[in-house]
Amino acid sequence: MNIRVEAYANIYPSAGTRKLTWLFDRTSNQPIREQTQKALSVIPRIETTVLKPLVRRPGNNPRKTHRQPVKVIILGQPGSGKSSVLRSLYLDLAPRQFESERVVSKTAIQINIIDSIKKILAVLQDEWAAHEGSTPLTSEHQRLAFSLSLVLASETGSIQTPDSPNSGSTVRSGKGWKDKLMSFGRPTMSTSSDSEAHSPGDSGSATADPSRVAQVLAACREGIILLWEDDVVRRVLSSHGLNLQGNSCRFLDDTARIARLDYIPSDDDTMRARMRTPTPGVEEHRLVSESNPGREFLVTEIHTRIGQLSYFDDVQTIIFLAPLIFWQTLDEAPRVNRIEDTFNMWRGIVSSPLLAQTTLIVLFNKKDILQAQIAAGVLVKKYILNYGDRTNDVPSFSAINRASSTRRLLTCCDTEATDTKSTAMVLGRAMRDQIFTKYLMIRCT
Ligand SMILES: Nc1nc2c(ncn2[C@@H]2O[C@H](COP(=O)(O)OP(=O)(O)OP(=O)(O)O)[C@@H](O)[C@H]2O)c(=O)[nH]1
Ligand SMILES: [Mg+2]
Repeated sequence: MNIRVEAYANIYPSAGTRKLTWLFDRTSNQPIREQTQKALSVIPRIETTVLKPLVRRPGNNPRKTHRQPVKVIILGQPGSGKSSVLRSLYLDLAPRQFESERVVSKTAIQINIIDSIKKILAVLQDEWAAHEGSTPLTSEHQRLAFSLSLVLASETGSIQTPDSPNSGSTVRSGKGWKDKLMSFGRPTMSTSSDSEAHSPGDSGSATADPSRVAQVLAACREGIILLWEDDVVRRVLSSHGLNLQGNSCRFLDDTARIARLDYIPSDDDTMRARMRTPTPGVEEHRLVSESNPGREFLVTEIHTRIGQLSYFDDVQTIIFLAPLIFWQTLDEAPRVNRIEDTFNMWRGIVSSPLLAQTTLIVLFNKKDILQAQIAAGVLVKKYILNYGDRTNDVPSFSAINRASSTRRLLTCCDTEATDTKSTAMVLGRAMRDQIFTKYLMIRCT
């Protein structure tokens, strides 16, 4: 059976964007000579910037290059749909991997909350030890912290409990229950918190007893919520430099939902449990294609604006999210229209020498919301001054966006990222095409 590959490329001089088609033999992965001859004949005329990145080192074995993970970055302003797109990629490329990890991630996520609360209890213990008498923490906090630590630590089965605060004594400073507490749940699976970089499924790390973890967490549920939502506690944690927004605390906000015996991780939970990078603002996911085993994608969702990052080394594909919500401004800059902000980001990408040779997939996302707004009579020209007298409909608006594309190997699609199935199809096709295009070009150079 053959594989048909279609790609768009800018052909010079002046031929504009052309669709190229190749056929590959599925078994050997080799292009079929006669059918591809015509397409190959135009390759030398493709813009050299397209060809350049594909020639990594002269004499490199193209097959070897082909088998390296494809490095993909998902970029877009906050709320543009990056995570939704990532979910679609999982569904398209590795649905079984994702489902099996949903089960495993349950314990990893619950342990993440236990780890977080242990860190918090340890900080509170330090606060009491260092500032006894002057700390803003009350005896109520002390009782709560103590009862939580007791439930967690007693699960080790070997704890020497300190005096109960109910009997009038205070929680002791020093190691004592703190050490016992820290040992609970070890060795564990991990959600790759700050210092770790492996997935929940990594061999050798998944030794915690899932039902015991779930029971302990359920028993601590109310106490954890009380402690975590307490303003005084938060101030104390901040004053001790504990990063409450960091990876290590990222599931605490969802304790009410997660600390239950019947908890099933959502798609979002499963993805967050799998992220691998300690870099703030960056989430890295390794997806192994199930239809083409051996093909790996290293997909990174970046929450920071372009220009602040040196994360683009060696990236092959950027999926850029351009949400079509022309009537909204940015939360962080209420005078800046979202479309304008998106175009500024876009300009940053296409003018960056670092990304000059990266292939680009632009997703004009939230098309369902755009359609609803236009159907409700919202006028584009009221928000986008240079819209002029164009017709106030979806095709005209989309045409403007597409016209802004540059002379680059570029795929543009309108998407509704929350419709994971259709986005998965669009993206899967675009990414597969780009891999084969890349492979073919390497062979031609
Ligand atoms: N109706 C609609 N909602 C969408 C679409 N794409 C994303 N959303 C919603 O928009 C919100 C933000 O989507 P995310 O995928 O979390 O966006 P993000 O870019 O990852 O956001 P940050 O990680 O916070 O920067 C979520 O509530 C999504 O359900 C879309 O095409 N249509
Ligand atoms: Mg996100």
